[in-house]
Amino acid sequence: MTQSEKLTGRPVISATGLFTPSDTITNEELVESFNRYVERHNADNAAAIEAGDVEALQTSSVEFIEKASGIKARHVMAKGPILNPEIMAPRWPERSNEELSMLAEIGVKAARQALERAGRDAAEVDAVLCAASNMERPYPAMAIEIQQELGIDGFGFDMNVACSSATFGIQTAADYIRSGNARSVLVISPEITSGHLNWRDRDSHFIFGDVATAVLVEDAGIAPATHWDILGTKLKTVFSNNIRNNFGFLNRASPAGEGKADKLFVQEGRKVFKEVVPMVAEMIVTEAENFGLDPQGLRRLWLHQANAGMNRLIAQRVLGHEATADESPTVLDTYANTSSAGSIIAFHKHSDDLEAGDTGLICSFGAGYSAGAVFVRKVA
Ligand SMILES: CC(C)(COP(=O)(O)OP(=O)(O)OC[C@H]1O[C@@H](n2cnc3c(N)ncnc32)[C@H](O)[C@@H]1OP(=O)(O)O)[C@@H](O)C(=O)NCCC(=O)NCCSC(=O)CC(=O)O
Repeated sequence: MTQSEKLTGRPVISATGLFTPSDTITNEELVESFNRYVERHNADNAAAIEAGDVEALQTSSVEFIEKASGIKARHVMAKGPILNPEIMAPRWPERSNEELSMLAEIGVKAARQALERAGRDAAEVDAVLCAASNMERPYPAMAIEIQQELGIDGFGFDMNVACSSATFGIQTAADYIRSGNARSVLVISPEITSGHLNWRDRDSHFIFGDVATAVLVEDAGIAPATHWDILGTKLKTVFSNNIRNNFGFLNRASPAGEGKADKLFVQEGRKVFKEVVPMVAEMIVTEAENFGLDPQGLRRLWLHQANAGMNRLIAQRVLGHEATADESPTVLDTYANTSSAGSIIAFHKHSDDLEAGDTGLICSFGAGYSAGAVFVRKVA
């Protein structure tokens, strides 16, 4: 990959990679643990509840979770402590500075698979973006740690656009290709969402799961024969408090608030549903037309995986009819919401069967609000 005359300035997706933790938690297991916690809490506080000083907690239900979200199970990095009513959070030993961090470790696994599938040597990659919503530490960047582990000579940095981190990362990588600043860029989304999820919150304890994805964005001139042309990308943000996490260094400035529930994920799920569906559907239709594509002609939509009902409505508005599972595949049922990785998992698992010339859309949406659209066409 030394002949610069081969470069075209046209970005493509050469391959993707996926790391899936082996542990899973079914809704049944999750609800059983949650309800044990509720019963204990209510028993321990019976007198205070009776006196009206403490509110009784309500139990969760498998039927509600499945009906409201479409989620049936999730993969996690540490099942035991999450299901232990005394803990209800992930737990693992703190690692020394000489060991690979958790985020880098799973990011590297996904990245190696993408490189292998593209037939690309890591030494030929120019940049690493660690694009994810739940960073393990502020510095040094996980991207640089991943870069070192893979033996990449170039640059790397972390970027966080919540659920839209991966699509914002793809556009950033595509811009490096377009400008000639890089020929091959890894966009890696390690999402250990179990760390920011409040497993004791009935409204959201079922929402998230852990995973890592990688997308190799390259110049068309050096890409493998089978790849995906990036036809166009569009990013959008609109401020909203409806999905929020107040965790940060400045928590130290107001110690009374440290450790409170708002330092984990909180959302107004219904408002998110109502506001994000029209915003995203309109963005997709408008941008498809701007790129000269017929939205109804999109062969497949790889949508952010937060809620099955949201995806049903968005797909219907874009395609003009109720989408089949083939047109808008779901991975939410077994992975739950994996934040920025969701649409990439859907693409990774459900794109090999498409034909040369087929067009599709990778689309994210979530906190910020943020939304990202990546229109692609298969070349084989
Ligand atoms: C969160 C939801 C699944 C909730 O579904 P609903 O809106 O139907 O439910 P609701 O909250 O109004 O509650 C309806 C009724 O169910 C009850 N209820 C709530 N939780 C329950 C539980 N665990 N078990 C049993 N019942 C429950 C409520 O008390 C209420 O009862 P009653 O009716 O008696 O009052 C959904 O709104 C949703 O998924 N919205 C989209 C969320 C989303 O996309 N979020 C983005 C995530 S951020 C993201 O993706 C990552 C990122 O950006 O980083």
